[in-house]
Amino acid sequence: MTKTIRWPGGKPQGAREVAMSVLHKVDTRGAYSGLELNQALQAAGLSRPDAALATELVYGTIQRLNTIDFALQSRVKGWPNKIEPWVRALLRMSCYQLRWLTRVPAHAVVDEAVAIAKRRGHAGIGGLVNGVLRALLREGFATALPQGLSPAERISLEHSHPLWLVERWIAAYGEAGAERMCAANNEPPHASARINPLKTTRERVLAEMAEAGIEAAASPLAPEGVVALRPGNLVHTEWYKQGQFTIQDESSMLVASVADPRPGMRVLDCCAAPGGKTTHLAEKMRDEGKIVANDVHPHKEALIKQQADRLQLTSVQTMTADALELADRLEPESFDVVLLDAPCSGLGVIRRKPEIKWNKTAEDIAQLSELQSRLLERVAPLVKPGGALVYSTCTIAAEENGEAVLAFVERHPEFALDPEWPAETLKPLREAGGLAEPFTGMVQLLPDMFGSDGFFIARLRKQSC
Ligand SMILES: C[S@@+](CC[C@H](N)C(=O)[O-])C[C@H]1O[C@@H](n2cnc3c(N)ncnc32)[C@H](O)[C@@H]1O
Repeated sequence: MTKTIRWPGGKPQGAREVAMSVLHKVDTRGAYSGLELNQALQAAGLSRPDAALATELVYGTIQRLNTIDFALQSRVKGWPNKIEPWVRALLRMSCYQLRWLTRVPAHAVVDEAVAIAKRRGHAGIGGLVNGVLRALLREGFATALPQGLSPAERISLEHSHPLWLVERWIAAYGEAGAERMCAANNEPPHASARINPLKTTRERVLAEMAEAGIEAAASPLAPEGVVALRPGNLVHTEWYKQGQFTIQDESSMLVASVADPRPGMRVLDCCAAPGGKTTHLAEKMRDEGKIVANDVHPHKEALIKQQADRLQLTSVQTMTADALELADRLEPESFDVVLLDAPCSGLGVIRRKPEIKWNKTAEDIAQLSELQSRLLERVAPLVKPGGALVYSTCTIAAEENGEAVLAFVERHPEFALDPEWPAETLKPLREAGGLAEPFTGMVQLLPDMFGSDGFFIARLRKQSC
């Protein structure tokens, strides 16, 4: 077969072709599934159920890639590299449906895949697709795993995660812990929203959601959090448009609570876009005081402004700079709270962005850890004596989290880990056994603990003069 990364002509038609075109781009161009999917859905104008199907096909196929490829490699000669990428996408997506999307009858999956193969390619490709999928149906998808696998190899194949990552997590959390994390990463993420206490209350929104037929409950983890079941896209609701809530994962909601800013304070958010934590900090400060919200990318400044405007917050002042240079642009020791929500490997958000597990490498972790240490080093002088430095990431790699923070404290005796977190933040973590005791001032949330993203938060206090 020729090696082309060309999408085989014409606008994708229907949910399956749309999903396939997105998988094709993620596979051949390293595109982000979420961005590509949004664009493709907008261009295709699918009905709501079809858009939901396309979404499930994209995320599910990327999530289960290892397991799917394992089933295909013994049935397709030259799998995966000698197969044209669009055919690869079609076969993988069809396998996902046969094995995990059992509400669609198997014959319909095969017929549709063959029709797409003929329409986009030719009868020969249709024959290949038909033969492979029918063999899978006949012989059963779940080919027995080979004998003699190590625990990491078994988990890697069963829960579809790269071997290096499973090995890492086994070393850190044991075999059972690593397996729980990998299984949790294949679950759909919670739909959660953070109530804006300047405009409404959690009780009121929950009551209004119940009236609107949306099943929702208070987050057990975050005091302002609401978790909804199949709510559709919350961004299109009046609650969102009127600034009554912000879409945010429950774990991220903890950061502003841990930072615990007070009205009138000066706060710096070093890596702020798109503004989820900035706006939470402002809400906590009753929009009194000043929050400098910085990001390195000029185009992202508008995203922070949009969020602040939607929530009608006036205490947020945006700027664009490399956080490594903020100390040259801002007055030393001038902020009561500095938040460094650092760029990271994102291993805690695999449920939302499944391609992360296939794209990230151990080298990325090493490089990011080095950047994070430099960022900590450079923003720390901006903290007032007696002020707080909060460091957070949405990842699970110790080098980017606890190790980076402990090394920083070692180099900077003027900073100490601060375990004095607000009680409402600590209580649910403690009750769920999510805290290492005695609590030192940093927490690593894992994706299997609360169904939230995997997340790390540390709070440091700078000595008073
Ligand atoms: C984890 S995201 C921040 C999420 C944000 N705090 C929120 O809650 O919405 C990390 C951000 O850091 C920004 N970033 C990356 N490198 C940076 C740097 N050197 N200086 C400032 N911002 C940076 C990225 O553009 C990205 O928006």
